[in-house]
Amino acid sequence: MQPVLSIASLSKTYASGLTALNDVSLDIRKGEIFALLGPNGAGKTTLISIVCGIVTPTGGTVLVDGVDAARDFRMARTRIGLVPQELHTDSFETVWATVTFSRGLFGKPPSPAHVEKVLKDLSLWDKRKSKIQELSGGMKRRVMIAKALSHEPDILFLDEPTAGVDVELRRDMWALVHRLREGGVTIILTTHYIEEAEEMADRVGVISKGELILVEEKTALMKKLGRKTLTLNLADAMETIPAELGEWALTLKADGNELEYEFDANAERTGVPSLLKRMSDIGVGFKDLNTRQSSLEEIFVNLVHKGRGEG
Ligand SMILES: Nc1ncnc2c1ncn2[C@@H]1O[C@H](COP(=O)(O)OP(=O)(O)OP(=O)(O)O)[C@@H](O)[C@H]1O
Repeated sequence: MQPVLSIASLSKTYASGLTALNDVSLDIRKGEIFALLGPNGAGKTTLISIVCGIVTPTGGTVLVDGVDAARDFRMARTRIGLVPQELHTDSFETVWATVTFSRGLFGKPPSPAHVEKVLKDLSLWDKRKSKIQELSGGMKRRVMIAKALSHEPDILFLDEPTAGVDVELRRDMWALVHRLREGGVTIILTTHYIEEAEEMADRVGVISKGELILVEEKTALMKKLGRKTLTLNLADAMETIPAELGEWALTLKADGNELEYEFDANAERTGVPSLLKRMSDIGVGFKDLNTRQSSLEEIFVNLVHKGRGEG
């Protein structure tokens, strides 16, 4: 199937001489949730801005459903909804007027039915007559999404959708993104929060210093690069790790009641059996044990570190 968005060899060097993007190529599949993960200044916003026609690339092409976005900017832009990082809100307007106006900006004929649907999907229907300034931060954020969806785009960009949002709102936002996808929208989001990518994305791209250093299915990424952590609940708390266990990279947790060991689950020798044997030999008992997959966060930190070279 033709990708809904095809980015090829995209580069951007700003007038300052700073290269924010370097030869980035990426195909986005229809209907997927793609998370673009990267630290501050990695180039995420630059990438989105180019695709949305806000920033002109130095090189490369963007195809929206096979159509060159540079050659046919209007058409490409109509297919895309953008929810920017900052909340720009027209505070004296009502929710209904704001969303209706956004649709008009894209040259779409008025459609109260569509605006109604969007507001209902975003749980804003009851607030349609409220002025934006009367809304809570979370509601304002949803209005931004409603605006971006007002012209019925197929692709929705969410630039850090949950930056500065509390945990509960963040979960609401995740549920909302899933609902939007079920409605057929392809979603590309940028985030610093690994937890967010872990929770939402089908695929993850990692961008560091303007380069896309990795694109993977999330589950494969977590499995492939995933390290595991073994936690042993000790029979007796210990103050320090005995010297006899010095060859394993262990950490003492929970006031000396837990011993943690991180290992490579794919390695031929994980070190787990030998550790357990040594513990038994020296009389360190445990009541329980469990292993868990290392989080995407741990993997990500590792990757960005490698992507930056030896330093
Ligand atoms: N208009 C501009 N002129 C010059 N440099 C810019 C401009 N916009 C961005 N940059 C630089 O380009 C690099 C990438 O910025 P960008 O905003 O794309 O990163 P980001 O990954 O979105 O970061 P953040 O997570 O902080 O939003 C940064 O070093 C930034 O300072």
